[in-house]
Amino acid sequence: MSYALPPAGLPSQSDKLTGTSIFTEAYAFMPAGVMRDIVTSFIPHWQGSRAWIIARPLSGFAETFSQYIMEVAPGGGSDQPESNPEAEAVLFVVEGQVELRNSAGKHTLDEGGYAYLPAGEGWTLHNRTDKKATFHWVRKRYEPADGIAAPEAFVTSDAAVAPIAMPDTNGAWATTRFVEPTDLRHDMHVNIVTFQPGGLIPFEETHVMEHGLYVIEGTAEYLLNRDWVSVGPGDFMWLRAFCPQACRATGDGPFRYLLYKDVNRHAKLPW
Ligand SMILES: NC(=O)N[C@H](N)C(=O)O
Repeated sequence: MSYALPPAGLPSQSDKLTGTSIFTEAYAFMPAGVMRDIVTSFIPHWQGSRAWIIARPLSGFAETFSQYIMEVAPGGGSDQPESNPEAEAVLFVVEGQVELRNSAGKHTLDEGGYAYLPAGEGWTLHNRTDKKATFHWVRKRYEPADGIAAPEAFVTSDAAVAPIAMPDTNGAWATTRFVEPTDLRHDMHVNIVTFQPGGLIPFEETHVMEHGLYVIEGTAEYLLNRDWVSVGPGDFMWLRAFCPQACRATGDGPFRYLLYKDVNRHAKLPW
């Protein structure tokens, strides 16, 4: 499996714009071409590391998650990666190898490696190799549910989990589910969605859940609200609640993306 990366660097002065970004009230589209050195951030208590912050709540508490692409140089990492004890995390490695330590011990995550870290979990992450490592870090303030225990940490990988075909699609559309949909301890899902060539979301999905979609492989036409956008490896889409969405895979190979979704909790009331 292959996983797209930010191009970093800067386009040459003779290049025209490398991709068209879109920002609307319903969604944002950030093509891979805009993920360059000068738009990275440094994060407190991380050494030899930088982040593309590709999603964050914009309007108070109306949105639920943030997402970073973290690049960690050889020898870099953090003994204090998360300062918010209410923040749960999913890590998904797209390049190289990282060493994760948590209450269960030491884990080596290679490309396609996946970790769920519940709120309050102590963890550290380091790149002990001589090549850079890159991973996605999805953060959400965990919302406990009365009488339901908090989830436990786990480590797995893209290759270890079999994708499940969506009903009536002959496998043209499948989801790699890292958490059972009926496991109500979890209030977010970070899954991988795969379309075979020509596969479709054949209706305008419109729902209260938000999304972050990072294209890890392949190409498609993606419907975002009223706009059909051509998407490819390394592109990111941020969808607010109720943003209509559909897609049509356009390439010769699979079209795959990492998908964040908030799930399994009451809709918030203003009182
Ligand atoms: N855009 C998407 O892939 N949406 C998913 N079908 C979902 O909401 O689960």
